[in-house]
Amino acid sequence: MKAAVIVFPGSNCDRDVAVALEASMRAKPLMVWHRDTELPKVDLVVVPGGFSYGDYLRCGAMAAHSPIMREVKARADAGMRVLGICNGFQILTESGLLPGVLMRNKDLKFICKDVHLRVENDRTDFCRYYRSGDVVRFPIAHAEGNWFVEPKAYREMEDNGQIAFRYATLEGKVDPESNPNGSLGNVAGIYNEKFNVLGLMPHPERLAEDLLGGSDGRLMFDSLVEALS
Ligand SMILES: NC(=O)CC[C@H](N)C(=O)O
Repeated sequence: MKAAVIVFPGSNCDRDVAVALEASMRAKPLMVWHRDTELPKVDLVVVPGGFSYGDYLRCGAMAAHSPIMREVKARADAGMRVLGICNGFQILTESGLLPGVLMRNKDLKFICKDVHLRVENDRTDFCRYYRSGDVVRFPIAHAEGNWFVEPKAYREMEDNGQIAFRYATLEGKVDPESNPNGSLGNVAGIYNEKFNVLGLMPHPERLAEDLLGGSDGRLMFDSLVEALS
């Protein structure tokens, strides 16, 4: 598998995700600057977390107009896999690659903590090493993770299996107390209709090896390597 990580001014998880990818791929991903207009031939693009353009206007709104995003969109439309983590998820919704919007957290505070997520669909290239219903622990660190989409679109997404992860208890119960940011249906991550684009607020790369305190995130990168090699 060949992978690229897009770097925007203000990205701060680009290196972390590159380390996690390298551990699974046994090769370094390419680091691609946001001003580049050509994307090398890769199987996966990661749009990493951080504070692109200082979160001015809205998180991800300015990065969505970076030159490289035109290429990312064109290649995603042709089936390339795209993974957007946190600010990356925000950039993908702002780019129209994923449905819905990410608004300010319900309590208007930046939240940084570990959360439990229930895996909702394991039949994808991103999650084949998880099982639907598994509960995993990933960290979150965001101010705008409150995902929303119109009710009709939400019902269609649920029917299609486009919900990837929901905030849940350790036992896998999806209840309001487990929801850190007010997102519709406790949604923490979603797929596009073709399942080649995943965006999620939690950070798999931050718990991707035991030295970091947990390795639940590693299976996402291993899944991708298995699917795309
Ligand atoms: N860790 C991140 O990527 C943070 C995303 C964005 N800056 C927010 O606060 O919501």
